[in-house]
Amino acid sequence: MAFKLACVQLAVTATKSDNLVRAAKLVKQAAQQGSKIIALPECFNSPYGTSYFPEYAEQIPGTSSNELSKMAKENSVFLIGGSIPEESDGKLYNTCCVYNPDGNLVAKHRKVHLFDIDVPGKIRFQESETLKPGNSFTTFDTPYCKVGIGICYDIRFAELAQIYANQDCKLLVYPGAFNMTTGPAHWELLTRARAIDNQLYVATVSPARDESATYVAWGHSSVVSPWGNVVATTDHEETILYSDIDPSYPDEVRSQIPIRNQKRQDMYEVKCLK
Ligand SMILES: O=C(O)CCC(=O)C(=O)O
Repeated sequence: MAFKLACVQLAVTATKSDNLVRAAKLVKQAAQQGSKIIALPECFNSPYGTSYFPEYAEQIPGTSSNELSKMAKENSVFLIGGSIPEESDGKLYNTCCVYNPDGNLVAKHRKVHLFDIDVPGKIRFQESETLKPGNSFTTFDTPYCKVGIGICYDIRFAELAQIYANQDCKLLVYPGAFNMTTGPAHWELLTRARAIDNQLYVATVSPARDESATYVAWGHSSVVSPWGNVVATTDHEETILYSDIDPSYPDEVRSQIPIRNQKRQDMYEVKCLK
């Protein structure tokens, strides 16, 4: 069954309550346009940065996750709640909560691959200064198709997407906040690469760009088809990106170019160890 996906490229500020109000407003707008699955960006309730995580972190359930549950229920949609800094047992995680149209939590993804990079003269970021990684893969079922979740840096790890494809996901959603160095270089390429590798839809959902923030997001939320075409994209302002998703299209592409059957499983395999 085809459905409309909405990626909300939210303008995230330092005021958590404003972020929650704006998110609720845009989720409602997306639902009124007929969207059935709506996704928010990484760190939608907090500025992105290791110094902010301890200050903005919440338990789940907590204020922000309760708001997400309410947004899903009030609008009767699946809501992929971007991510929030989560506090649990004294540790912090970068966590995506997914709610069904009844407002129930159906998936929780803690970012598996932490964003620790050092590109001299450009960007050094060490998420592991304050966060711990999650240790599980995350998918959820909808009446439309199964969906796999990764957060930002997770998109660089091809095996994660392959595992989701093997688990029969037809759509992968990555809330993410690339930056002004890696964004122009890699964001679209990675999105298209994961889509072509696995012959499924891939959506990325960024915050809008705030030039005054300590971490300036690239924006450019996008949806790529199983053929590798960018079927929806945008620049860096706050907006809602809509895309019609046909869950039968991945199988069409897979029958045309049957790499999944042609894989030399006798020589190698990708498997979950946990
Ligand atoms: O992989 C990148 O270049 C950016 C990743 C990132 O910003 C993140 O994981 O939050």
